[in-house]
Amino acid sequence: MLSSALAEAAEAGSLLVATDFDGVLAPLVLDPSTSRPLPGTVDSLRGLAAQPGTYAAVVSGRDLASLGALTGLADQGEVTLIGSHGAESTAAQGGSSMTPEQRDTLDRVTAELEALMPAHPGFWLEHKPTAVVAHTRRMSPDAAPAAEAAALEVTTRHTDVHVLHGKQVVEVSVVQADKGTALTGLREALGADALVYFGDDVTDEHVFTRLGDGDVGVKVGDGETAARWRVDSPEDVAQALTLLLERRAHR
Ligand SMILES: O=P(O)(O)OC[C@H]1O[C@H](O[C@H]2O[C@H](CO)[C@@H](O)[C@H](O)[C@H]2O)[C@H](O)[C@@H](O)[C@@H]1O
Repeated sequence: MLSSALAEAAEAGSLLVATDFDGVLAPLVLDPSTSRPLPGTVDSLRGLAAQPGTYAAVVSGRDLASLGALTGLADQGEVTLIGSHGAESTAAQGGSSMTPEQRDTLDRVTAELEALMPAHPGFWLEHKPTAVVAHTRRMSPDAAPAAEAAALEVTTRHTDVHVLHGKQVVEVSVVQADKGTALTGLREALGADALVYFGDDVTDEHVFTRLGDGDVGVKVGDGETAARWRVDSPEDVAQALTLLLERRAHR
């Protein structure tokens, strides 16, 4: 049972609790700028980070500025924020940077994706420091696959890009990063004995596949996964974080 696994993880000498943002802390919505974490979730992460030998992190595809603003965790040091799928982190020196060639590639991919918009009503682009994201959630279910296919076709014309095909998004980055590498690096830097991670999308599988015995990986919602445990919704994540905090505070 998940509650038993969380109770066991709460007894670890040092513990890192990390969560994805969209679809995990915050329910999925049409407009990413209106996403908000469920009540209590951010407080639970802050509460966990305040416990001795305990660390908390939010690991997201969002760029760091957006993640900080949406979680309200921009100007604090307790909860580590990892953005752009690992390319940006509050735990790292400096921000994400691009070579002139990468800047040029991002501009060209963006222009090619923009050119698709008139033919695909509802298709829109989100711009990040080192990536562009093609969104299809506002399109009708019948029309979205053709737009995603067209976006993916654009990416085949560029050899120097990294493509992530997530939930109704095609994300094209000019910087190589994945959540598993970023979170494993943070875990090693902190020396955490156990890692608890909640994620809902294909990009979170990079984390789930790197978990070991004593770690707890929780997939949120449907879909194939390497995670050992599964819950239905962000509301279940909120409950699990509350439970984890209670257990950790009273161990
Ligand atoms: O790693 P995450 O925190 O899950 O971020 C992944 C992407 O999340 C956002 O897109 C997703 O959420 C949107 C708002 O609920 C939704 O409209 C979209 O369909 C989802 O794919 C975000 O906009 C992307 O930049 C992130 O990469």
